[in-house]
Amino acid sequence: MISFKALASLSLTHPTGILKESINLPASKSEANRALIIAALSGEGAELHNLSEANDTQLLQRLLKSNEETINAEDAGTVMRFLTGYYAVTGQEKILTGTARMCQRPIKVLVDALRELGANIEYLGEEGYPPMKIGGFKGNGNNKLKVRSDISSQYISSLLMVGPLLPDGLVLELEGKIGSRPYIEMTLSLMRHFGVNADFTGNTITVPHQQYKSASYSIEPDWSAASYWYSMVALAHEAEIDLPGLREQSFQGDSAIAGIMKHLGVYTQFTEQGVRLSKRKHEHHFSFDFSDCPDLAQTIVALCAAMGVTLEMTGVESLRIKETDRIQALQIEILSLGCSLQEVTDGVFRLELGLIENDSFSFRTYEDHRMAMAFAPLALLRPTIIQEPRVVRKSYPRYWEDLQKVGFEVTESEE
Ligand SMILES: O=C(O)C1=C[C@@H](OP(=O)(O)O)[C@@H](O)[C@H](O)C1
Ligand SMILES: C=C(OP(=O)(O)O)C(=O)O
Repeated sequence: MISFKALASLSLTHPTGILKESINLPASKSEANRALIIAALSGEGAELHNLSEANDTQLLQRLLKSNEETINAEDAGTVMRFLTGYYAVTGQEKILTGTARMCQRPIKVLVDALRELGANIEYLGEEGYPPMKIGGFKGNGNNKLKVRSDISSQYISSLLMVGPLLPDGLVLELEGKIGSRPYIEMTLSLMRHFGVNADFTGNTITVPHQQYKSASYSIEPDWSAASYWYSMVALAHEAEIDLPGLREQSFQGDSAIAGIMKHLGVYTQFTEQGVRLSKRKHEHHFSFDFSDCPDLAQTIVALCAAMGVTLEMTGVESLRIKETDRIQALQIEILSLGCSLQEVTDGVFRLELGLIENDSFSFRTYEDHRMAMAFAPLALLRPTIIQEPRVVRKSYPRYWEDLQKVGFEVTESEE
C-alpha cells in the first residue's frame, strides 16, 4: 500500500487503456460547506448525510467546533469567506488566517459589505487580504448593499447565508458581471432547503429576516471531481465508467461538464443510479465561456491539448486568484505538450496546438489540486509524473486510489 500523502511525486501509467469500473466520487465540498454553515446558523436539527472527506470540508467541520481564538482556514476559499461572514454576524471574536497563498487571495469586497452591515473587522496584514481580526457585531447597519460580483461569488454566498439573521434581512444589488453564478444559486437553493425564502430577480437578491428550519440533506457527489473521469474516458481506448449518485437536476453548476463533453468525446447516460460515461467521436475545435464553471477550465485545457483540439475560452478572469494563478500554471505546463495558451484579445484565450514530442510527461501542480487531477489522465497517452500529488486532499483525497482501481499503475517516483 503506497502512502500517497508522503510522496514528493508519483509516476502513472496505464498498460491497457481500457477503463471499466464504478467509482464512488467524493461529495461536493461546495454543497457540504454551505450546509455546514447553515446548520451552524440554524442551531440544532440539521441532519447532513454524505459529508465530503475533502480536506476543505473536514477542516470547516473542525473549525466550527473550535474554541480557539486563531482560526486557520488553510487554502480553502469557501472556509475563509464563509467563516468571515459567520463570525462577523454572530459576533464571535476570532483571528482568521490561512496559507501564504490564502493571504494573497482578496477579501475586501466581503469585508467592506460586512462592515456596512455593522461588523467590526480589522486587517492584520495587508489591507484587503487575510489575516483579519473579527469581533463585535452592531446589527443596526445598512442592510441594502451594492456588491461587486465579478471577483468571487463566495463573497455573495457568505453574505446571503447570514442574511436571514440580520434584523432587517438583506438586499444585495450585484454590480458588474456575475461570475460563478451557479454557486450563488446553489447557496440560495440550500437556504431554501433549510426553510428560508429568498428572491433573485435581475441583479437584486432579497433575503428577509427569518429563521432557518431543521431539515435533512444528503450531499451530492462532486461534479467537479467527475470532470477528471470524463477526461479519462475521452483519452482511453475503451471505456465505460459509472459514477453513482450524480443527478441531472443538480445544485452544482459543474454538471455543465456533461454538455461540454458531448463535443469532446464522452456520452453521458443519466440512469436511476447516477451517470454512465462512454466514448463517442469528438470535435476538432471547441469554444466555451467558463464564467459559470471556472473550476472546469483546467480539465478542458489539459484534455484539448492532449487530444489535439483547438480551444477558445473566455470567462476565466477568476482563475488568476484561485489556489494558484491557474492561467499561468496552465501556460507553463502545456508547453511540454507542444501547445501554447495565449490571450489573443481582452479576456479571450486561444489554445494553439503543437506536436507532442516527449516520450513521457512530468507536470508540476503549484499547490493546486486541480492541476494534479486535470493532468493525471494524460497518463493514458504517455507515462506521466505528477509532482506533489498530495494536493488532491483539498477536494478528492482518494483520487490516486481510484486511479489504481481502474488499472493505472501508480508508483513512487524519484523525480
Ligand atoms: O462557492 C463555492 O463553493 C465556490 C465558488 C467558486 O469560486 P469563485 O466564486 O471565487 O469563482 C469555485 O471556483 C470554488 O471552487 C467553489
Ligand atoms: C477554487 C477552488 O476552491 P476555493 O476557492 O474554495 O479555495 C477550487 O476548489 O477549485
